[in-house]
Amino acid sequence: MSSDLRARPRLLVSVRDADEAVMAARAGADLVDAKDPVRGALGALPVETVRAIVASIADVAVSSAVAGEPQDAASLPGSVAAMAGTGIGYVKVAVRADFDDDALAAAARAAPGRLIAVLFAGAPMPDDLVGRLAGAGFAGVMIDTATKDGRRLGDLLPAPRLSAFTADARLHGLLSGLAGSLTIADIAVLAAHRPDYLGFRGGLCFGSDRTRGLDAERVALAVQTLRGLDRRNAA
Ligand SMILES: O=C[C@H](O)COP(=O)(O)O
Repeated sequence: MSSDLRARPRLLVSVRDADEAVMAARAGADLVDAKDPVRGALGALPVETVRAIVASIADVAVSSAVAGEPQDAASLPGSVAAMAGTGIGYVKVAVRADFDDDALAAAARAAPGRLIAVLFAGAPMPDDLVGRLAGAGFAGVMIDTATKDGRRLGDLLPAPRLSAFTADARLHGLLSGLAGSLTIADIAVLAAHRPDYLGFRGGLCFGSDRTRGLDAERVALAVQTLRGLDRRNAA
């Protein structure tokens, strides 16, 4: 999976169990992301559930699992290692700007070449943070919203900030992702910022409620919408 300058964004779909994982992969999700939606923005699932998800989609889709929101740098590597040990593809973990470089590097060593930092829109994001993540050995960086209160990513960060973020990730050789209460209507707008991934949960669930089940029809529509960008780009 590499960052292709011409490629459209890929679809990341967050799932809570193996059944949803199979459904999302069959519907065409590019990356199946294991996450507990009732435990906040970046709630970790039990490792047994993540192992079941890995087994259910082996060789069918790229996978990731969230390792939670460690509040202190000392607990960062342990949280990452627990998820890395499940056999999942990528590990996503919330990173705060005040975590020091040693802690970031220790976390990256716990999931070599597989660690994605999640930054929250609205939290401090110093200009050197993406470069520090690259230097520490992270594989990618995403922005998500911390509070799932109906505000979408674009309500919290203006378009130039999103473009600057994905450009910075490309410059440093990191995969990039944008997420945060996105709807299918956000796809074309956010694709213009050239992220590698657009991440969804709530917008693809019944009633747009991230704690309810994933709606296969909505996942298929998101897949179709993203694939439609290929046709538009080719025209
Ligand atoms: O990583 C993507 C997230 O699961 C997005 O969740 P959300 O669409 O409910 O904000």
